[in-house]
Amino acid sequence: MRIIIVGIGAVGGTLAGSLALAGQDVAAVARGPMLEALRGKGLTLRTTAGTRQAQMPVFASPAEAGIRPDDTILLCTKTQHTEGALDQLRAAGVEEQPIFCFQNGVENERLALRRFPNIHAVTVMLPADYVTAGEVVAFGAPKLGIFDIGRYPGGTDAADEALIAALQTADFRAWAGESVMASKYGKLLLNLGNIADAALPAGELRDRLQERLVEEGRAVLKSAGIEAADVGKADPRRDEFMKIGEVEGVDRTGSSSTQSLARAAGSIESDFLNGEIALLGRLHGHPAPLNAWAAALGARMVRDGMAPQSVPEDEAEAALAR
Ligand SMILES: NC(=O)C1=CN([C@@H]2O[C@H](COP(=O)(O)OP(=O)(O)OC[C@H]3O[C@@H](n4cnc5c(N)ncnc54)[C@H](OP(=O)(O)O)[C@@H]3O)[C@@H](O)[C@H]2O)C=CC1
Ligand SMILES: CC(C)(CO)C(=O)C(=O)O
Repeated sequence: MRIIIVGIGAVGGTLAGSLALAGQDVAAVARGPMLEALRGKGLTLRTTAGTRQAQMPVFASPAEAGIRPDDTILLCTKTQHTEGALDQLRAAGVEEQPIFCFQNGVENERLALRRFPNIHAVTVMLPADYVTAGEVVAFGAPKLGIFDIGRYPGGTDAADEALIAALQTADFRAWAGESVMASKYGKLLLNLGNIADAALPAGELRDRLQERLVEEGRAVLKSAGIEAADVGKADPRRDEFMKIGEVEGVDRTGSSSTQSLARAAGSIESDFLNGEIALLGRLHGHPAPLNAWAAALGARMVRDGMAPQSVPEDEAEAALAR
């Protein structure tokens, strides 16, 4: 099995680096400054245990990698880039090969299943930063990441087991589950707070905004009849396998949405996180004004080139008071 990782950023970079260092057959598909840096000196993986340098074949597209029947594909882009990546996979000749969505939100699997038959969902608990080209910083310890994995929309199969075995040769722990989407909806609830982290400095207001976004999200999922498993701090697997640690000389940038602003990446995932709740609310007659505001705020922060944590407090207070 060759593992092709599409999108080498915080999550894709941590997976590619650790799997390559464990001796797995890995190919990386990257773009922009990350592609140039990887071609120059490989990938620097910084963790709580120290810094390691990983080498792997690096490609500018799946077509350049040359798709093979034994390929397993890990999709590690932000959701707003998923369609572009899927189109590239189709153009490269992917058909029946398993595609695993190592992504937040719940839209990626639907986008992928429109184009390909063999789609797998992954709940990603992997706190990592990508700010500097050629380098990723992973804060999880003792494992860098833990994952729930299953076939989409449900069930498990041999491809799940094969990938789990490969992940467990590296710095990861993963479990196959019959209803992985319940776990992904639980993770979606946690990610509703990404925008609070992106918009406001740490403090009482940020915590209150985060809590209210999650509370509204939970009520909308209930109205829509959608089950969400608790994958937050109460999940005992977190304590045992993956707590957030310190990486020497690095201050954590924040959530993946904060990183998009810090890197001036030009887009943000909020429409697929808070926007998912706004969408479900509208579909099921359960208004979600705070998440709708949050999705629009993410888009505005990108459009106006706003720095992380620069939203005026009175604007957040006004949204909370509505
Ligand atoms: N960071 C984290 O701690 C966590 C992130 N997640 C989730 O994981 C997913 C990935 O997030 P994250 O790793 O943070 O994202 P990043 O932005 O760090 O990395 C994604 C990388 O994919 C690149 N990319 C996009 N489209 C393509 C393409 N067609 N071909 C090649 N490369 C491409 C991006 O390039 P460019 O920069 O040019 O856009 C970027 O370098 C998201 O759904 C996120 O919500 C889940 C848990 C934790
Ligand atoms: C849970 C969290 C915040 C971990 O970094 C995450 O999933 C993200 O950054 O998108």
